Amino acid sequence: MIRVDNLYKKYGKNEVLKGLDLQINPGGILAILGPNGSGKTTLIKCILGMVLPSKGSIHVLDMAVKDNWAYRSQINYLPQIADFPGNIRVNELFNMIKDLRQQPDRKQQLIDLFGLEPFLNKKLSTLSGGTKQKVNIVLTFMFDSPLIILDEPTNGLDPAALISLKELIREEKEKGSTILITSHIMQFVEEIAEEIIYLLEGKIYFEGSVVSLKKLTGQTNFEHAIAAIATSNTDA
Ligand SMILES: Nc1ncnc2c1ncn2[C@@H]1O[C@H](COP(=O)(O)OP(=O)(O)OP(=O)(O)O)[C@@H](O)[C@H]1O
Repeated sequence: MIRVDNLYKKYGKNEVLKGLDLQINPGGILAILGPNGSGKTTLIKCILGMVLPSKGSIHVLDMAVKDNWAYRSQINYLPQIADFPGNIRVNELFNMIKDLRQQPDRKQQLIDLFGLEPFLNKKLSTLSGGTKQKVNIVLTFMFDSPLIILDEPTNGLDPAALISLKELIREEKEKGSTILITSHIMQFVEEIAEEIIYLLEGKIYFEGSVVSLKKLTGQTNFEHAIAAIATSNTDA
């Protein structure tokens, strides 16, 4: 599904990714974890072709990402901060994206799931942070896609919306999609992710299941296991 080879990314003198290799097989839920600033969003944006690598290559769905736009239509992406014009109304935004994609959609089912009906005629600028996030989630899951990338999807969500989001992610997995998630909410990651990768100092420091990470660190609590990786690296 995704192959990343020897990926380097520098912003000026700031070397963020330093020879990262990664192979993601089709189907399943993978969480990309790491401390603030470790390069999770940068990696995602390189995969999406939104950030140009300094070195290395990326293949998505067997297509090289460099100088290629076609593969992007196969990816549903939820950005960490979605920046739509504030004067557009929610329904206008949904319809605009529907018109652009020209594919069967499940807009109404998702509007119902997240209780967005009362907000459809409201301008985006007037919505609360959590409601905006629900709108973005609807846009992300409106169309079927083999690859779904979610950057901090739980941002601002109330417990009911969080449960709905988890349902949606699991449904997509059942359909055979590959789902990549970044999150700092370890309880969410533990519940939803089958595999995790942990980025540290520009490379993948750990790759495996939650259970294997707990074993490796000797911790029974996932949050503590993650914290233990960071500490063991500092001590080294
Ligand atoms: N467009 C940019 N220009 C310059 N530096 C950038 C840019 N985008 C990211 N960076 C820097 O790259 C590093 C990695 O940022 P990135 O957002 O990828 O990290 P992250 O792991 O997603 O962080 P967080 O957990 O805080 O969301 C940071 O030091 C950040 O300041």
